[in-house]
Amino acid sequence: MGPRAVIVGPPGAGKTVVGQLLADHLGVTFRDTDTDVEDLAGKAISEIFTGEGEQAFRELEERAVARALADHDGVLSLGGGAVLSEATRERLVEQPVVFLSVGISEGARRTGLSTARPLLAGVNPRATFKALLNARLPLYRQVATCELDTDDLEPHQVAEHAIDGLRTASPASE
Ligand SMILES: Nc1ncnc2c1ncn2[C@@H]1O[C@H](COP(=O)(O)OP(=O)(O)OP(=O)(O)O)[C@@H](O)[C@H]1O
Ligand SMILES: O=C(O)C1=C[C@@H](O)[C@@H](O)[C@H](O)C1
Ligand SMILES: [Mg+2]
Repeated sequence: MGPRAVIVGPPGAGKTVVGQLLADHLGVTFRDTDTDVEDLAGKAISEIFTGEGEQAFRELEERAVARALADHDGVLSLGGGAVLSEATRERLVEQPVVFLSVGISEGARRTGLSTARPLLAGVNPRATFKALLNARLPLYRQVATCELDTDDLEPHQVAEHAIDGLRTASPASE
């Protein structure tokens, strides 16, 4: 049996916060592959990016996602860029996948105060965020069975909508 729900979306969409709330609602455990990667590597994601680079991080992430999809039966949040891996996208076929979307302004606001996101640590985080959203939107949509715009919702409201979305979800496209 796979996860009850898999959550994808860009940084700041609320995958971690909403994933935990959704797990509480459903009475299941929560797991976040970003934490799994840090446990595997024995260091913070920002240190992996700085020390070994993004490609090394993506390889660790792909393994962590495969493992979590195989043995976690609660709510599973993936790292924001996990869908960049074709192997991961294939593993998500027939899984209940919730895509949490966030607009550029709100996403930049939510992530703006944190230095823990290496991909957004450059000189113009807003432009980086915009490019990231444009590049990844089709990939999030490819794997999602349900999409929720989180811009005007509090995290607990997003979790409630996710429960409805999971109930009425349509299968992801190939
Ligand atoms: N719907 C929301 N409304 C207001 N604030 C939110 C909402 N969702 C998340 N946040 C806030 O935005 C920040 C980022 O949320 P969170 O860490 O859950 O994002 P994430 O999708 O897991 O990001 P990452 O990909 O970097 O792990 C947190 O401070 C969180 O409290
Ligand atoms: O969007 C991304 O590529 C990332 C999001 C985070 O969840 C982490 O997985 C990491 O910071 C990379
Ligand atoms: Mg997170």
